[in-house]
Amino acid sequence: MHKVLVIDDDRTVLRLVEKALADVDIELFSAETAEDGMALLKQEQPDALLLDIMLPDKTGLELAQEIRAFDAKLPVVFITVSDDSDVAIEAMKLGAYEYVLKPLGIEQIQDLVERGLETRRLMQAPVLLQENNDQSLDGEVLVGRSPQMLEVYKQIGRVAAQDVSVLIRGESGTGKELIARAIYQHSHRDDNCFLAVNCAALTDTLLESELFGHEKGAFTGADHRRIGRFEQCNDGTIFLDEVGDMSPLTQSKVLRLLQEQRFERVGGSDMIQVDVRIISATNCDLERMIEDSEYRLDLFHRLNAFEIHLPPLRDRGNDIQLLIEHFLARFNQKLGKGITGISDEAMELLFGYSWPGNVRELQSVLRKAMLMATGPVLVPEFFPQELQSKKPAEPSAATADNKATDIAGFLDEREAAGSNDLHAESTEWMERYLLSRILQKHNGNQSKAAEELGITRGSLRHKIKTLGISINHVVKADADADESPDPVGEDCDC
Ligand SMILES: Nc1ncnc2c1ncn2[C@@H]1O[C@H](COP(=O)(O)OP(=O)(O)OP(=O)(O)O)[C@@H](O)[C@H]1O
Repeated sequence: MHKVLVIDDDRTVLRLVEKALADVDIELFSAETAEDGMALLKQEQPDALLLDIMLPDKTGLELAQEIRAFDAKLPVVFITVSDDSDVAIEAMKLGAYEYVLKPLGIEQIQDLVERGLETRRLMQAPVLLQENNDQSLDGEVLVGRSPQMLEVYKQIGRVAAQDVSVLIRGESGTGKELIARAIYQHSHRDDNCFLAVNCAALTDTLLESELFGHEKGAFTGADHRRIGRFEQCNDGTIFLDEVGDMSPLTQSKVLRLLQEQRFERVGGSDMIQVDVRIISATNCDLERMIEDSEYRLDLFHRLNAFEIHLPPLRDRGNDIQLLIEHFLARFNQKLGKGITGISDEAMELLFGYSWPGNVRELQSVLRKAMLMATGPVLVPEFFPQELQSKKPAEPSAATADNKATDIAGFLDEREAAGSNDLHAESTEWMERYLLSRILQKHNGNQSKAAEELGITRGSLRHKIKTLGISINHVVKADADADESPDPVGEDCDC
């Protein structure tokens, strides 16, 4: 269970945080003074901290300095009543994760804590390279011992300690984020922060502001100065995921940062000097984008001082067997299941499929099969249509729709299985149904689907990936001649 600590002498803040986190699996601790807070922090070692900037015995900034010496990777959210931008900058330099003004809202607290915990996970959970037979369930294991993956591990070893930019390439779901974290954890910057920014999940203006920060009044809605991730992550490592999805303006700013290690906040004129290592990832054909003048050649060269190519799962030989064993063990533990094996017929299906969505798709298929399973062995009926036909499933609207809309059936099944995560499971189920339906309606056109859903295209792509939605039958509806299925959720416009 995650632990969150609040250090604030304002009891209304504590009550609000208690309310905001009442329904989540988080253990909350609180202190009203810096001294008590520090003692509690050392004792409980929380995963995130909400810290008042004005405490009775010390300022929050002074306390943050002590905390940084104790645990430099703890995401600290500063809470304050004053909109003093100097204090905000100082706080961010001290490694604050966020800086927020009172009064706080419930949703704001939930969002801050959720993001803080995710950042903690990215920095803290070790990524272990599985070069031997270990099936350790601690941390995250990069499973695979195929020659292709051993080559990847060697490359991580070669480049991690060199302070150069690394570009990780590979199809969606091949494990690019895990590789980025492994490089960071083996680098000499591992004592400093690691922040991940998904370039596709934000609009152009928001991405620029997220990376470089902005001055008050820089654009509509910029009502105070904001420190960007590069400034916040000075001396650390930034992971730019989906780096092919940056506007020309952001590309030029990132290029300048890579060349000169300096930049200006949006709407500002002060030059800010930073020392940040960039690890980026993409599944876009950047060479083609360069030819089409959509991507800067000079930026491409700067980003890939060293390039790591992650092979698709279908080219990793027997790794699929290791991954299946790994996910069975993991989900048995997580879902409280007792699956002991997979029937020969089902195994044939898993080995015969081409896994266009790679490890993420395998993980999602196994998880769903385990949720559906009624006995200790996984048999073919628990696996989706795509696997049975080895080709992407044709839209069989009637059966798919019947199954997809049967929320009562799903809930019966989960209740019978003794789920204690019903809210998350059914929300995910509903979101998957909604997105699939709207994408289908628009023949896989993500821009149109995003418009109807009222979310950004980047956010839609992000959800398609995280939910493991297979949209190949939608986007390939008029491309029967193509034998190779599209990766899950990878009809990248770039
Ligand atoms: N070799 C591996 N061993 C164990 N788990 C893996 C491996 N590769 C990927 N995964 C898991 O698969 C999922 C997808 O991995 P990840 O997010 O790193 O992929 P990605 O290539 O960054 O995807 P995208 O391009 O869509 O962002 C994650 O849950 C990750 O933990």
